[in-house]
Amino acid sequence: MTSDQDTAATDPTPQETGKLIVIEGIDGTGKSTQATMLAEALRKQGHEVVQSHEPTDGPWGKKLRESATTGRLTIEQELEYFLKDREQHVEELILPTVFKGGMVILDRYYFSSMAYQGARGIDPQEIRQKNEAFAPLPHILIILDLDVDTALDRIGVRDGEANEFEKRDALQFCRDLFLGLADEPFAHVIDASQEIEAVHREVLELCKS
Ligand SMILES: Nc1ncnc2c1ncn2[C@@H]1O[C@H](COP(=O)(O)OP(=O)(O)O)[C@@H](O)[C@H]1O
Ligand SMILES: Cc1cn([C@H]2C[C@H](O)[C@@H](COP(=O)(O)OP(=O)(O)O)O2)c(=O)[nH]c1=O
Repeated sequence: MTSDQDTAATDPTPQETGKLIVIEGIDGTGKSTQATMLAEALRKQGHEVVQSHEPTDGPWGKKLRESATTGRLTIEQELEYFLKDREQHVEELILPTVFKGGMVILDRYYFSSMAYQGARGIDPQEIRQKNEAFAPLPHILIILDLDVDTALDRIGVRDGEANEFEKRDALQFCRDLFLGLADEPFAHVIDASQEIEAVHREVLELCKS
């Protein structure tokens, strides 16, 4: 084999890669709403789009959702379950879709672990390192920003009704953590207090190829 053929054999033809788009923000900022609207708009542009969320509907995600009402796990267990849920998500859905040129839109990703498990006392940078050992950086991170009171009003939560994940002071920590990511080259902060359509226009402007 000549060196060129050797090179060709070891250097695969550059794949047409897709995009990993992540939407983050505290509960009630409009992540699910915007993810669905973005998926529809990108499909109309002819893209193959996979919309997903974390915690997933897989076995680890199920255990986590159950714990939100049946009684919170220890912080160590909770982080471990989110990591296992995400490992499965990355391996089975995220990487395969992006590698074949698809667009993945995630409603939450490991930045939520930094925020919510960070709010329970684990160092967010330690959480980030554990995740980035296997989870790819997003091409685009959209941070929907909204004050905690407005966010809780939207999800119809009044004092005392918040589930384990939605305690007010923890949400303030989460909001601040998300805003602390604003300087990442892939991050964009959007004012989520705007009308739904106005937020969608900003989101789509960032994501359309
Ligand atoms: N820009 C907005 N203005 C007012 N209400 C909104 C806006 N975006 C979403 N909502 C409403 O707020 C609630 C939470 O929206 P959702 O997309 O489920 O948020 P999240 O997924 O971030 O928790 C829903 O009732 C939704 O219709
Ligand atoms: C992805 C993720 C979510 N969470 C929390 C944030 C939410 O309050 C909770 C459930 O996620 P959420 O997006 O609210 O799911 P659903 O819309 O079905 O209620 O999980 C973490 O604590 N760590 C994480 O890594």
